[in-house]
Parts: sequence; structure tokens; C-alpha cells
Amino acid sequence: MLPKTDLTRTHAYAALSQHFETTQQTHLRDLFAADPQRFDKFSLTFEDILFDFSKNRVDDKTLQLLLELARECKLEDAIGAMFGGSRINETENRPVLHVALRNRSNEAIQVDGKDVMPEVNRVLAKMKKFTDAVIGGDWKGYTGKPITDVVNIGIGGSDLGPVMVTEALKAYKNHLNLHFVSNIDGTHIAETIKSLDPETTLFLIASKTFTTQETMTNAHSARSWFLESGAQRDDVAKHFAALSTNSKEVAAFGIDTENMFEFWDWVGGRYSLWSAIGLSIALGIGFERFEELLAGAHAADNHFRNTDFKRNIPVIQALLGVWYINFFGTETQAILPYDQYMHRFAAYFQQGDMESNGKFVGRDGRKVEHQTGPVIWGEPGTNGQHAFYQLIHQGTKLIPCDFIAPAQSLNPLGEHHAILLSNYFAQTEALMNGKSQEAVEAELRAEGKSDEAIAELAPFKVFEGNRPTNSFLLKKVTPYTLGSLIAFYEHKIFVQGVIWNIFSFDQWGVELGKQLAKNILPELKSDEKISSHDASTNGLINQYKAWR
Ligand SMILES: O=P(O)(O)OC[C@H]1O[C@H](O)[C@H](O)[C@@H](O)[C@@H]1O
Repeated sequence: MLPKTDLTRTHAYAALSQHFETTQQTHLRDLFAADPQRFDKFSLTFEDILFDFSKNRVDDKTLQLLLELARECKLEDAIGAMFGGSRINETENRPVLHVALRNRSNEAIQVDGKDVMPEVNRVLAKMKKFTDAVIGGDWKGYTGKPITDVVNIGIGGSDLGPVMVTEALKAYKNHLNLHFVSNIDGTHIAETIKSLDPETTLFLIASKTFTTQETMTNAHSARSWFLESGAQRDDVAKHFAALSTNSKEVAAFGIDTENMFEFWDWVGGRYSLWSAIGLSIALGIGFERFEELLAGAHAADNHFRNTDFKRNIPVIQALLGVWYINFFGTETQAILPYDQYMHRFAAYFQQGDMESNGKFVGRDGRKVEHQTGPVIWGEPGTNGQHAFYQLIHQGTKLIPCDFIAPAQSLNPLGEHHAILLSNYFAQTEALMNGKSQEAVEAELRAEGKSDEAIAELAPFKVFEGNRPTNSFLLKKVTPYTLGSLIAFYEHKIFVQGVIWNIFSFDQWGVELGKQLAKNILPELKSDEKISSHDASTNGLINQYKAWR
């Protein structure tokens, strides 16, 4: 069980509100000028990751109050409850134990008095055996050829994590070609299988529930394509594996449960890349590197669990987010990796964060009186600089940004990496300092502009600055470091959910649309004019029917 605290009624919240009133205008420039130790004080190093949070609109007092808020919201108890296997996902009556999947210490983790680690290790061993066989060419397709292509069919948590990680770690990839099919739009599977040979293709049907409409429809289409190639039903076993918690449905689909890689209901879909759902990752980079990913996450788990909140990276990340969202009223959070390989990182945490903390009902069942999860968005730098950074620099909205970059490139090519990183450093500096009216005027004067021109142009060229950023500087993107970084973001989400007094591990908000789509599907098949909905929905459906 998680403790229940009403954020807006805590002492720390009241103190923070007051503190916000008196400090909200303070400029970051002045905070840096006033404290030469600011970087040392407000940055943390964890192994090969430097987390610099000094360019945030906080001072010692802000952090002290935020830490008090964490204590008042009983964060420590909540962390204990999660790692201890208690059913903190109360609305689904489940524990939340993705940390067990990467528990490399093998220390027992109990669910209802039973250690889950033997089962976790059994599945990992099965994944290793399978991965080694497929990569090594010992696993043969139905005509005796080794596998060349792997297609992961899944959606949401059964897709985004594997896609993000396999992209982020592409530099470590072996010869297997990975493909991901998620969308129910037939285009996705049709375009994917176009270039594939059924004799050498392996399908991974990834679905926690094994009932998701998109995944099951795509899986059936994949199977039909496979059987149409001349393969027999018995051959399915050589070309289809299931990653799921639902053995009954897996068997009903016709996949041999020998080819099923299990996980458990205490693994949330959006936290499942560490489970059997990560099989495509293991196939792409080899099992040892998959284990390094788990080890990196485990190290971050230990940091989260054992480090004083003051020096605890995910706790600080979370508290800074609370400061902006609940006091400055920010609505979004940009994640900006200066690493092309990490181009799906923001998309991954769109699900991770928004499906977890996009809730308006508190743990007491009542509507909360404060803001909760932010809109997460972002693209890799420097692309974003040429697209949407204008608004971050000069727009009317305050957008806290996370900048992420590796010090070492996996593709050292001429000056590329130095140029990339010069931009990474420059952007947070620019966002923090801005550019004053005087500096703009001096620059225009130096360009030989007239006083009149200077007066006209200068206002448009002013940057207010004081725009907050976090910087994650990684030594290098490795499976281990990536594992740690993902785990930090996961725990940040958890901490914020605790403070906002919401349940971060259910996702009832995705159900209504699914239900309605089920009602509408038969209507689309009929020839009758539809009148059962509101006028807009009826109008759209009927026009579709006229045009199809
Ligand atoms: O893995 P599955 O059971 O197929 O679920 C896939 C996805 O669909 C659901 O609608 C949830 O919103 C996601 O959290 C989940 O990851």
C-alpha cells in the first residue's frame, strides 16, 4: 500500500508556495553570480553519468523545502513498498516489480511470501538459450535456413521500449535485421513483410495480455502470410514465439508454449523492456549486452533505493519537475537527446510518463486539486534547434528541458561530435543566460546599424533567459549506461506519482476509446445509415461509408 497524502495540504507545500512568491523572479544568472559553488552543489555523478541540475530556478532553500515535501509525502515508505513487493498498483491489485527483472544481486524479492527471483532467472536462462541459438544460426527455419530477420509484433509497452533501446544501441548490433510492427494500419505490416523471406523470418508476438486488438490482428496476418508461403501448420513453431503473461491465449493462437517467454502481472507494460518483452533487444545485441542493460538499471535501482534524497538523481529530477509543474504552472517537459541513436527516447517516455501520471483522481478516489503529469515531448538535437527551439527560447511558455549527450561518439567522424556537443553546451547556456537588450544593441551598433534601426530591431533579438534545463552528460552510450538512464527516468515518474498522490501503474484512461471502437466496428461493416451516436460521430461514420 502506498501512503496517502494530499499535496496541497502539506506543510512543505505551503512553505514552497510562499517561497515561490518571493523567489519566482530571481534570474538564474544572478543565482550563478551569487554562488561560485553552484555547479558543485547542484550536480551529481553516478558512475559514467553526470547529472547537472544547477541551471534550474532553485536555491538551497527550494531544495530543502522540496526534500521536506518528499519526506512529508512519505517517499521513503513508498520506495520500500515498491521494492518490497507490496500491491502498490491498488486499482489492479498488483505489485510493481520491474526492479525484480533486473535484480542482478539475486536478493530475494517476495510477492505474497514467495521469492520471484527463481522464475525471473528461469525465463532469463530460456531467453539466453534461444537468443544464442538464433544468433548462432543453430535455430533453423522450416526449410533449414538460419534466421536473418526478426519481426516484433506488439504495441505500446510491448513495442516502444524494444524500439527505443534497439535504436539507441544500434552500434552494438549483430547481423540480425530487426523490424517492429505496431500499428493496426495494414500498411505497417504490409510494408514490413514486403522485403522479408518467410523461410528466414522469426516473429515475436509481444503482448502482455495477448488480447490487444492491434497485436492480435497483426499476428494473424503474419501467420497467414507465413502459411501462404507453403509452410505447414507445424512449421509455425520454428517461426513464431510469444512474449506474454497469458499462456492460455498463446496456446489458443497456436504458438507452442515451449516458444513462450513468460513474464508476470507485476510487470507493467510500459516498464516491461527488462522482461521477456526485451527478447528483440537481446536478439539484436546479444544476451550479454542485454544483461549489461539490466545491470545498469540495477545499479540505478540501488542508487535510488539507498542514496540520501539530497543526492538521489531520480528524486531530484522528480522534485524539480514538481517545482515547475505545481508552482510555475508548466505543462510540458522536453527531453532532448544530443545523440541520433537515442531518437526514440522521448517517444518512449511519452508512454512511460504520460500513461503513468496522466491522472486526475487521487489515491483517495477524489479529484486532485493540483496538476499532475506533464506532456512529454522532444526530438534529438540538433534537429530540434532548427524546428521548435524558437519557442523554448522566446515563446511565452516556460518549458523545462532535459538535455542528454554522450561525451564519446560511437561514430567519431571528423568534427561532427565536437560540433554536436558545442550545440548541446551552447543551448543550455543560452537558455539560462539569455541575451540582454544592451548586449543586442551593442551588437547591432558594431554591425554599423543606425540608432533608429537599432531601436526598431533590438526588442526582437532579446532573449530573456532564465529558462531551466537539466543536463545529463554520459561518458558514452553503452547498454549499461542506457539501462541506468532509463531506470532514473522510471523512478522519477514513480516519485512524482507518490507526491501527486496518484496511482502511477494503472492506465484506465486507455479503455474508453477501445470499448467504443469495439461498438463501432460492426457498424462499419453494415450498410445501414448510422444514427446511434452524437451528430458529429454519426456524420463522420456515414461519410466514411459513402466514400469507402
Ligand atoms: O502488451 P499488451 O497487453 O498487448 O498491451 C499493450 C499496450 O496496450 C494497452 O492499451 C496499454 O495502454 C499499454 O500500457 C500497453 O503497453
